[in-house]
Amino acid sequence: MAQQAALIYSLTPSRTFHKPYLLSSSPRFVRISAVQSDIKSLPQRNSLSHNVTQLKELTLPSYESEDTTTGIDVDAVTEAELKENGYRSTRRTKIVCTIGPATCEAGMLEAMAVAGMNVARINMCHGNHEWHRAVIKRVRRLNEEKGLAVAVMMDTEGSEIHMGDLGDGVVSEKAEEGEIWTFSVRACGSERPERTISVSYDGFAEDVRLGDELVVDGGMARFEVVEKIGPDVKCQCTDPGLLLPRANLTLWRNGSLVQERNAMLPTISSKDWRDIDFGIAEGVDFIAVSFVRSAEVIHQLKSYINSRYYNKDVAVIAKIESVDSLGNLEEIIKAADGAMVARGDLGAQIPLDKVPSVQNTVVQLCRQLNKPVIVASQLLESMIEYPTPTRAEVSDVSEAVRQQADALMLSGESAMGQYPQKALSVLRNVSLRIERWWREDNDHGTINLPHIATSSSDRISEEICNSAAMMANKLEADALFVYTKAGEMASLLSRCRPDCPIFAFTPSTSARRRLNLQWGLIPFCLNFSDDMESNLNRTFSLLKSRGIIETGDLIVVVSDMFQSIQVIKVP
Ligand SMILES: Nc1ncnc2c1ncn2[C@@H]1O[C@H](COP(=O)(O)OP(=O)(O)O)[C@@H](O)[C@H]1O
Ligand SMILES: C=C(OP(=O)(O)O)C(=O)O
Ligand SMILES: [K+]
Ligand SMILES: [Mg+2]
Repeated sequence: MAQQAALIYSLTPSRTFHKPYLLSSSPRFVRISAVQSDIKSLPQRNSLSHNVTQLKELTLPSYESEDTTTGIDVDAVTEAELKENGYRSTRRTKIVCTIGPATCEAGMLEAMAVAGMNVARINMCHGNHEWHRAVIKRVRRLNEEKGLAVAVMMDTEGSEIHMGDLGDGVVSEKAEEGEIWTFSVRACGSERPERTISVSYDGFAEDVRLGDELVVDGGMARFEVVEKIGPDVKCQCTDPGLLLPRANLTLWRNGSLVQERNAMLPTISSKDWRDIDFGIAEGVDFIAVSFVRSAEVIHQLKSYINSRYYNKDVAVIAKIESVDSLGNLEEIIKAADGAMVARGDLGAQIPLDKVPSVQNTVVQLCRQLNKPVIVASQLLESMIEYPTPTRAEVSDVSEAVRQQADALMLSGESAMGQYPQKALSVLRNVSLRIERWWREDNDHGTINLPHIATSSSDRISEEICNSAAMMANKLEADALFVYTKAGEMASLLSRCRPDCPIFAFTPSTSARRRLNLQWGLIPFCLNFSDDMESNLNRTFSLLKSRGIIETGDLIVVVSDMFQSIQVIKVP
């Protein structure tokens, strides 16, 4: 889709377009204490422009891996950002970048990580296992050598109906108004007859009816079905446009999306299952499932992972892009570990003007249910071709940041665009600017967070996190610290969207990478004990020695092990 837009643009060159420590470890009640007198006002340690200058340095020194039994793993990118700009100015909104030909080499991957990429996404619609394996290995090496925690997300192809390849070397074909094109379920091979396009779905010729509208890539070109001859469907072009290899196809009849036998196609195809086995074997952190229609498929995949790969830590993200998902949003999001508003295909399945409200609904629902949410597709589409975004694109990005989505995603902009780093820096700068504006604007109202815990212990954790976040805001704390094994308490704090950043300490490298997708979390790898006093002393001295925190910083602390809140001024 992105590639198509790029080519269309090139056809239209005129662009119109702190020391009390633990007071109680009793899990049944919570004592809160604040031993601190002079809450300092926060220095404005820096301005936004500083971020940019600092991030021009695109390569990192190689990293001496800390002995995590004694040390603390924090990457140079986070460290530099915290030191340079102060806690308040760290970016809260995370960034997912689709990796493609423009960004797959080791140097570019490093540059993207330095510029703020939190998650690298590989799309199984494109490339082969060899290509994807090489990318995953490069990201892993980067993490090991540079001490980074870039997570990898694998996105399934799903059973969408799409066009075939156009043949060797053919990057696009232009369909003109009035022309008759043949869409056929026969494989065309290398001798593809003129104006003939193969279709991925065998039932296509049976499902279509005369007069149906065939929409390519959500409206980049349109056809009307005029004749059916066995496997061939003759269509007349009504809206001219470019046809790109593997472009998505939807059928419309009397203004509604046609779902016939194609609705029976499995959400996870046999190819997807092979890709999923491949991804898990290669150690991906997230699997994003395309075209999810109901919670069932998510339950199925999660139980498959739990039974077959019980020792693997893989999170499942439900992509909201199918019209059928819209009636089952709550169950789908509850079943999954997170969601993606996949606006590309969503916009091909529902009227475009409905996409913004669905985005808002999914983002708010995810926040309520405590699941990370990614806003994806076409955020900076014009930057595939141009070095500057349109004002409308900047407004779209700022709206997603204002909604406090966990993450923003680049697709074609980073996969095959000409300015992947520039696009990433636009996402960074807009996020920083809007986040600051949001914090400074006291009138953001209160969002009602419903109780989500089912056990009494979870309920206590939830209340502790809600209270800790509120205290941190009222006390204007410099940071929240959370000691968490699987990450749950960190998520609960992130859900409150506090004013200060959340330092999440976890002994698990995979939990650290997974937390990298969540709003406001700065994940550190640290082996900690059940002795909170010693954990805190160690953390303070390690972070102080690296210049990340200073004596006098006000910290609100919670942990998985002890249901308490501590307010501490760094000694
Ligand atoms: N692994 C890859 N190999 C080649 N091209 C890719 C790859 N991943 C993405 N791309 C290119 O980047 C574009 C945008 O990526 P994405 O939005 O993930 O896919 P799609 O456009 O199929 O939904 C794709 O259309 C494709 O041209
Ligand atoms: C993110 C999306 O999915 P894909 O890029 O895989 O089509 C989308 O459709 O917006
Ligand atoms: K996909
Ligand atoms: Mg999609």
